[in-house]
Amino acid sequence: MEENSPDKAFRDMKVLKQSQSIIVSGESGAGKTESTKYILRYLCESWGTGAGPIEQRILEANPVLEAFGNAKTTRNNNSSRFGKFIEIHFSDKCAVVGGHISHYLLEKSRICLQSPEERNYHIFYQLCAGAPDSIRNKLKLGNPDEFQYLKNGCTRYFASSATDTNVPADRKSRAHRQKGPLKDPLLEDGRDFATTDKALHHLGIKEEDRFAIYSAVAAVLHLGNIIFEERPDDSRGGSQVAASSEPTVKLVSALLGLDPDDLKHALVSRVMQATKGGVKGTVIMVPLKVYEASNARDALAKAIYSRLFDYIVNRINKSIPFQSSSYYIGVLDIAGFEYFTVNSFEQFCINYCNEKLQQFFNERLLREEQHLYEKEGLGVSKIPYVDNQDCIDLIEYKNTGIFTLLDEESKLPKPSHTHFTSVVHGQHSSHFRLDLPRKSKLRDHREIRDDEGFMIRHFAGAVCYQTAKFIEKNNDALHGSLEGLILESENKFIRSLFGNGGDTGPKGKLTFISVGNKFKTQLSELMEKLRSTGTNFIRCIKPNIKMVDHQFEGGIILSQLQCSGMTSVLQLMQEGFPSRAPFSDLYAMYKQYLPPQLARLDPRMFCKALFKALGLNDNDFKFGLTKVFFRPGKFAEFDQIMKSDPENLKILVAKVKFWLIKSRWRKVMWGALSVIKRKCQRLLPD
Ligand SMILES: Nc1ncnc2c1ncn2[C@@H]1O[C@H](COP(=O)(O)OP(=O)(O)OP(=O)(O)O)[C@@H](O)[C@H]1O
Repeated sequence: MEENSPDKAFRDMKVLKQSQSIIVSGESGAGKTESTKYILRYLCESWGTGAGPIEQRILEANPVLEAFGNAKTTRNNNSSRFGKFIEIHFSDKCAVVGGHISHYLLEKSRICLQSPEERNYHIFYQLCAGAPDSIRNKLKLGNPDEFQYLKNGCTRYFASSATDTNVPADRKSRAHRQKGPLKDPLLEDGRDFATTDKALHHLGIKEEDRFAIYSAVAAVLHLGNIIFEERPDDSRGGSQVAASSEPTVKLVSALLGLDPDDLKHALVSRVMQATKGGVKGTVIMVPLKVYEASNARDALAKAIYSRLFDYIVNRINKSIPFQSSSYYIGVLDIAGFEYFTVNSFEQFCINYCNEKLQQFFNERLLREEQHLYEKEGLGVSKIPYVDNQDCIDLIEYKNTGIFTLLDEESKLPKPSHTHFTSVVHGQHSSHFRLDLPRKSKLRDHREIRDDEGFMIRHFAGAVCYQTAKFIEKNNDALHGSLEGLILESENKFIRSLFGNGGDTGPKGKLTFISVGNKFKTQLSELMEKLRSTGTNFIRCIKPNIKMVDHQFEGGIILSQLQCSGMTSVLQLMQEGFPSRAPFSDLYAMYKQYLPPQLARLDPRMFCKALFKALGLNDNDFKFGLTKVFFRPGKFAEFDQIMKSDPENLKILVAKVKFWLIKSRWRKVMWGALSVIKRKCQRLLPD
C-alpha cells in the first residue's frame, strides 16, 4: 500500500477543493479491507474531532459489516463477500461531518451452500457460539451441525487455544470438538458476538431491533432445515413439507410472523396468472416439484438475508447523517478479478466490474498521463497498454451485450441456459473477446459443452463461465406466493425488510427483477462519481497463497502486478515524469524563500533560474509549455534543498543571482554580437 495515499487524498481535497476517491484493489486476501480500515481510521482520527460520535460510528460500522458480509473462504479467513464504497464527508473547513456507505453484490449463494473448507457469514457462527443463553434459547439455536445451511461447509469456530474453553461443548460441532478451533489473530466467534452487538448498539439500534435482527438470522438458519417430499396423491409431481419438518415450519413461522399453513402452502406452490385459455388474469396455483420447492425455500432465505443486509447498511447510514457537506473522500473496496475451476454469475459480475475499474485506471494513469506529455511537448516515447472497451461492450452493450441477452432470456416463457448460451455465441461468433469453452487452455474448462458456457478474454486473462445458474442468479424476484405471504407478515420488522423495497414492485406481480441490470446501473453511477473526483489508487498485492507472514513468492507477485496494469504504470514512471508542477505553483510556493529582486521574475523565468542555479541535472526534469516535470523522486529532492537551512538558502540566492547576471550578460553579448555581425555584413562588399 502506498504509504501516504489517504494523506495525499486529504491534501488534494483541501488544496484543489475537489472530492477524492481512493480505489483499493487486489485479489482476495491481499489486504483491501484491512487497508480500507486503516484509511478510515486515519481520516476519522486525524480530521474528525478526536474521533467524536460521528467518527466513532463510521469506525463502528466495520465490525457490523464484517459480521454480516464477511466469511471464511479458502483464500481469506475474513473475506468480504460484498463490495463497498464508503464516503467520508467533510465540511468546508475539512472536518469530518458524516459518512455514507453504498454496497454492491452481496454473495447470496453462500447463504445456502458453502464448499467444504469455507463457511457461511460470520454472524451465524457468532450467534451459535457467543450469544447469551437467553437469546439462543428463544431462537432455538444449537451447534452448526444442526443446520443444513452450515453443516456442509466448515463448521468450526474461530478461537484461540486459551479462549476455546469459554465456548461450552454443546455449542460446538463434531469437527470442532475433534480438531479444535480455527485460528486467526483477528477472529474469535465467541467474543465477536459481543463486539457485533455492542457495535449495533453504538449505531443506535435498540435492544428490541437487535433481537429482531438476530431472529431474522435464526429464521434463515431454521428455514434451511425444512425439507420436502413428493406428494403420494399428486400425479403432477407436486411436493409437500416432510412430516419431520413440521416443528421447524412452526418455528420459522413464529420467527417470521407467518401462519404455518400459509408458509407451507407458499413453499410448495406458485401463483400464476393465466394469459390464455379460461378467463385472462385468473390466478392459478401451480404445484412445485421437490427440487422447485427447495429452490423456493432457498430463494426465501437469500431474500431475507440480503434484505437484512440492506437494512443494516441503511441503519449505519442513518447513524452517520450529514446535513450538508463540501467534499468527500470515498474509499472503494471491491473484490478483484476472480477465476476458479467453476465460474458462475458472481464471477461474471465481479470481473465485469474489474474491467470497468481497469479501464478507469488506464484512463487516469496511462492515457491521461501520456496525453499530457504530448500536450506539453515532452517527447516521451509511448508506453503501450490494452484498451478493453471491446470487452466492456461485449458485456454491457445495450442491445447485444451479454447482460441484455440474459435479461431477454429470463423474460421468455421457458427460459433456458442452453438457449441463452447459444444466443451469446451466435450473436458474437467473431468477437475477439468471446470464445467457446473448448478453446480454453484448461482441461476442466474444455469439458464444458458449447451451449453450457462461454469463455471471455479479460484484461487479466481468459475465464470460462458456466451458465447453468445464470438465469436463476440474475433474478431477484421471489415467486408470487412467497412475496405476497411475506408482505403480509405479522412481524413488523420482517414486513419492513420487504415492504418499502423499491425493487419489489407491486405485490406479487413481478416475476423478474434483473440483478445484472441493477448492478450495471449501480456501477455506472459509481464510475460517474469516480470520474468526478480526484483519484488515488492503492494496489494490494498478496505475498503468498498460504496466508502466512513474511513470505514473498516472486511469481505470484509479478503476475498480480501484470494483471493490474502496474507493470505498464511502473514502466511509464521509469520513462516518464511522475511529479509535475505548473510554473505558477512553484513560483507561489518558493517565492517567500527568495529576495524581492528574484521574486519579481515571471514564473517560467523564475523556475529556470532556480533550476539552473541549483545545478539540477538536466535529465532529472523537463520544462513543458506550462509545467515543469520531474523524474521519480526528484521533486522531493528539490523541495528539500529549497526548504533547507538559511545558510544554504543564502548560498542558493547568490547562485541564482549569479546565474541571472550570467544569462543576462550572455543575452546582451549575443545581442551586441548580432548587431555587429549584421553591420559588418552590410559594410562588406558582396
Ligand atoms: N496491513 C495488514 N497487516 C496485517 N495483516 C494484514 C494486513 N492486511 C491484511 N492482513 C491479513 O490478511 C488478511 C486478509 O486481508 P483482507 O481481509 O483485508 O483482504 P481482502 O483483500 O479484503 O480480501 P477479500 O477480497 O477476500 O475481502 C487479514 O485478515 C489479515 O490477516
